[in-house]
Amino acid sequence: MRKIVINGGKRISGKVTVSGAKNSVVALIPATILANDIVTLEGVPDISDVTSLVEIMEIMGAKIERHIAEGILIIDTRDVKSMPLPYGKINSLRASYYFNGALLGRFGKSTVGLPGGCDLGPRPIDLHIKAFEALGAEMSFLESAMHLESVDAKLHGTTIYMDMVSVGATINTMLAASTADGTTIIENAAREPEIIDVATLLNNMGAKVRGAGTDVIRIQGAKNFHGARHTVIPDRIEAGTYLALAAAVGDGVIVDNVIYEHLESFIAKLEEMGVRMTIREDSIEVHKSDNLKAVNIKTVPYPGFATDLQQPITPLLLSTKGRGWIMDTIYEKRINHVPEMARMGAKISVINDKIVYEAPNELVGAQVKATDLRAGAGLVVAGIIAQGTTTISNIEFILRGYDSIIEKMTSLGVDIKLVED
Ligand SMILES: CC(=O)N[C@H]1[C@@H](OP(=O)(O)OP(=O)(O)OC[C@H]2O[C@@H](n3ccc(=O)[nH]c3=O)[C@H](O)[C@@H]2O)O[C@H](CO)[C@@H](O)[C@@H]1O
Ligand SMILES: C=C(OP(=O)(O)O)C(=O)O
Repeated sequence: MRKIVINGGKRISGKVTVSGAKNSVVALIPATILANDIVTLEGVPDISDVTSLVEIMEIMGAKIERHIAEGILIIDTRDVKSMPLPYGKINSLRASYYFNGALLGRFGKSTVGLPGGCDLGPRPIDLHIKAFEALGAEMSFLESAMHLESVDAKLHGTTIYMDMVSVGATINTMLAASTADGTTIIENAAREPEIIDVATLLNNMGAKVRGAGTDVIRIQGAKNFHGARHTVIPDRIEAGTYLALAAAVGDGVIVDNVIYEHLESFIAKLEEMGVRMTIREDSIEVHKSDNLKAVNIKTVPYPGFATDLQQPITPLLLSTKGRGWIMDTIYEKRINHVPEMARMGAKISVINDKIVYEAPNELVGAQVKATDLRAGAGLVVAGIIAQGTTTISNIEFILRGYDSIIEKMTSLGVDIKLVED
């Protein structure tokens, strides 16, 4: 079993470059199925979710060239078949649900096992199914996998109101509706930057998606799909993780390849705490920041504070002064980092699904467990702040979403290594 070992308590400085966004690329890869041609993706992060999706795509017949160091994926989907994908890697990540939308869009049918992903409490996919059904697909179960098939060989455009703002259901509906007869209107759509990124690729492949990034998306069904070249947007969650770390223990850190507008609510919180930053066109420099004050955080859909950043920012909150709380309104059970950070000496607890903390804290190294991806990232940040040695187990979660985390942290001066146990 692999572990991450950190000798913490040291200041850091330097420059770190953010990779392509996990939550974009995991949708862009399945989206290439619609091209029925060759699609080149650039800025692809070296994360295990990408490896899993590449494996699944190859099982389906895609021919893929992966140039890891260059961040390039060349995907030829001409020989892809809609075959049953009940088990295996499908259950190792959340984004496998995008195969439903992409296969339905190209072949009118899909058989895909239930998605995995981080355990953040219940993560139903009822909105995805409702949208596929509204477009004219029927759902049944085949070998414990979800089978979807369009009733009359074609999906039909319609108006779909999303009961909740859902990233996955919005993108999945875009994928399936791209080839439907007529126009589909998604109301109460999610507005995350990753949705715009997927719409951009779809349009470059021949789709007609308008309004992505607003809460009403119109998709006019199209027929002539083709290859394209696309660069993945920078990962705003990875960027936020390094910004939080830099604010806690940085003596001047530049976080490069950042789209500031994607991080506005996060930056606003850092400013409220008193973090000193210089914002440039593509980068944010975090200056040495002292006497930070405790703040409260409520996670909400984009453009509000991202749920995926509440765990990575927690160690920074613990380094401030005062009392505060975190309320995650997207996943109220996204609290598994709390007992682990408490083991490192943090004054933090959960009261009625609200995380409450008191600061400052003198964190001390401990043996802790990454219970999920962002909890793991939070523990890496906590381990760097803490005095002494922190050993993190279950690091497979972290490697799902953080490209070259050991190398990037080392370049900032962190004493960190990955060890085989
Ligand atoms: C691969 C990917 O992009 N993952 C992201 C995506 O997950 P994911 O797409 O799974 O998250 P959603 O935006 O769909 O979930 C938002 C909320 O809606 C609920 N819901 C969702 C779908 C559904 O059919 N029924 C339902 O009730 C969820 O339980 C959750 O409370 O957005 C989340 C919210 O920003 C992020 O934390 C994840 O990192
Ligand atoms: C929860 C996350 O990922 P997933 O939806 O892929 O489990 C995340 O990226 O923080």
